[in-house]
Amino acid sequence: MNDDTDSVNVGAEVAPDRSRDVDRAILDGELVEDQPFPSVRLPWRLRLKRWWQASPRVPVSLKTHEQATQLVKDWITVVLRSPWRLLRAVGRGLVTGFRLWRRWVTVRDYREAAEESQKLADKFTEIRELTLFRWKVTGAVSVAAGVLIAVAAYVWGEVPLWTIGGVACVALAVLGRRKDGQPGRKPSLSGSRALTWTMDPQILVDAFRDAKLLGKDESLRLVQRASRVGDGWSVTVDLPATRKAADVVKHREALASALAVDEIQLMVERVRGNGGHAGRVAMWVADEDPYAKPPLRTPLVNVQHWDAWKPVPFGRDARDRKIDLPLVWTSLLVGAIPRQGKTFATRLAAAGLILDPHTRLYVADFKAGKDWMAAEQVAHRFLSGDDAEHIVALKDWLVELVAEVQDRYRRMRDLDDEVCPESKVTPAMSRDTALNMPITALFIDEVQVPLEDRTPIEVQGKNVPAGEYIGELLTWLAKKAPAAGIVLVLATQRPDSKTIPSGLRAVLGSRFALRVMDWRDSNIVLGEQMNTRGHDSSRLLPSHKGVGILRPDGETEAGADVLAMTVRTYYMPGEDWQEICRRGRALRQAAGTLTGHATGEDTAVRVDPVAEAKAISSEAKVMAELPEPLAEVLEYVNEHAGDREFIPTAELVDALDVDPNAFGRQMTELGCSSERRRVPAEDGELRQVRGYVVADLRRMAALQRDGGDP
Ligand SMILES: Nc1ncnc2c1ncn2[C@@H]1O[C@H](COP(=O)(O)OP(=O)(O)OP(=O)(O)O)[C@@H](O)[C@H]1O
Repeated sequence: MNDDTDSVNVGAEVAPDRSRDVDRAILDGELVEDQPFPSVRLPWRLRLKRWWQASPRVPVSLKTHEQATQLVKDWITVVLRSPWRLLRAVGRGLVTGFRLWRRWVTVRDYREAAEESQKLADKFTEIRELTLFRWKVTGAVSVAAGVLIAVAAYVWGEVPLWTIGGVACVALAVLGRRKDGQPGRKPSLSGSRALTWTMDPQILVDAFRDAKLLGKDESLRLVQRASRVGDGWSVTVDLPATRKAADVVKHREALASALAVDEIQLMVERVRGNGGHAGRVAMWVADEDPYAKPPLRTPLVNVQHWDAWKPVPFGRDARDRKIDLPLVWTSLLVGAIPRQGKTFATRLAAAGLILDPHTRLYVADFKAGKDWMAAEQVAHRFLSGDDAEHIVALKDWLVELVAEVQDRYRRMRDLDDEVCPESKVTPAMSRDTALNMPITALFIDEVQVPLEDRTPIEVQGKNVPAGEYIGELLTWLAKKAPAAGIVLVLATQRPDSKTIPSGLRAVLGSRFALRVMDWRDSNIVLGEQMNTRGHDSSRLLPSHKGVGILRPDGETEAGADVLAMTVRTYYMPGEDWQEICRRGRALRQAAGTLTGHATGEDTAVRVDPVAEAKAISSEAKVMAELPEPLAEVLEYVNEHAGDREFIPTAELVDALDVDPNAFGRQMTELGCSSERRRVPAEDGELRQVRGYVVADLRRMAALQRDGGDP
């Protein structure tokens, strides 16, 4: 075969030659090896570029333009700072040299040894003589050196003076250099430590050591030098082999203290996926409080139409990255103490859905203020108030929605695979008016009001508190409805475990916690143990209105691997909100999708008793019949116990946020007694703790349900 086929340049003028060569080869009757892909020799520049990017020998800082620019800048800084650094090193060298000489001239080591062996008095004369002798040596050397220098200066002029001065400076600078791991004596008033690490990576290493994230002999490896990103500095480091990036994230505050910045200015993330590993940390330090800037308006004011299937613009993180919130196929819980921006955040989520005319909206405002009034013109169902009639109305909506979800699943079963490939609403299905399965969003502001309501209502011949029943319906919906295209968005001022049942919290996919009172409340919104993973919204400042921690259910701009992030929500004042609602109404009118309350029709839901009876799943019914705290315990066990046989009492008390003594007493009254067992603790050691055997809890629950005495 012709040699040319081995290496062919990619190019229009070369290709025809090659085909002719191959044809000739076949006509000659030679054996042609079938090559699936001809080997194409790339231009040398491209090959060099690929090698450069892939080679582990080329430093990362020379691989990208930004990093290389940063490297040049760093070197210029080093050169400019070098006279000052030399001066300081010489100064340190002088002090160190002087101390060494004093130690020698006063015969300090001999004196200390004599002191230790309590023979100072015996050796005193000897030491004194030695001291005198050393003083004499010092004097003689000084005089000799002075004379030598003077003679040399007399004979050769200034040159020897400069040479001796230079050599002495270098010697002193070497003596006074900062050694790795020994940053030297730090003056107690050295000014701000903030950002000096960007110049000198040793300071970063010291900060990690001060924060107890590195041992004395350990060091960091710089993966990416400090470079400017947005209004701050970014750096990526590798920890030593035994250290975990997750621990750095957890101890962010200690690191912020060591770097002398507010923890709100420090972002620490694990670098995951292909470019990262469990010990790689990306840090970003803002120059100033990134949330103290003027609020940003939501970009939704500038759009005429939004697709509900696209994540809704929600806010920006500290690095000014856009954070969008996916809403379809999930649900959202927003929690905060009053006046932190809860309603504003919830309205942001609503705005995206309002601007999609194929979305149906249920809005229940138990704050009974003006905040949601503009949504009346687009909502299919709307209520504003906190009286018993409003709570009953909400219950009826929920029953209606449960029936709707059941109906949607039934209809989806009958649809062919092309229209509905799995039991989930698709974008095309949600927009098909004939199918009547639009994305339906239920917004409840101040959801604690209906959930705490104790008014008895009759459900299947039994009187149950309205709040409990609403809680069960919401739990059912949060579990089953997202796939059927129903989105729940709940906002609460009281994110405690008594108000929002743990079963409901567990099934709400996305969480957004603005400032709360303490870490327990933050964990209730964001999920268990989130404070130990570095996410605690009680640490946010009161002045940070609209800033919260988002734990999204799905991918955001910050990456799919990011568990939670601090977000500053966009600001959408009343006039923007009203404008968006007006636009939403116009869009619906044009699309012919304006329904229910927005068209002025009487929307009091007439609940079909049969639908209501079917509405609650058997699980919810079972839970309702169990007395507290057993119902909550069982719910927790079902969700978190996994295959464990034993649950420590401390874990239950913590998760349910109950008083340990009262809890133990109530459980005993219900026939559940705790016992001691040895279980592995966090450090892997076995510890004896009190707790409950999961099988016993289940048996007791079954007995309670059957009405049997324990
Ligand atoms: N993203 C934001 N940027 C700046 N300020 C904001 C932002 N979000 C909300 N605020 C400010 O915070 C104030 C309180 O917001 P909001 O009414 O949403 O609080 P809330 O938590 O719902 O209060 P309450 O619990 O009393 O209903 C608003 O008046 C607004 O000025």
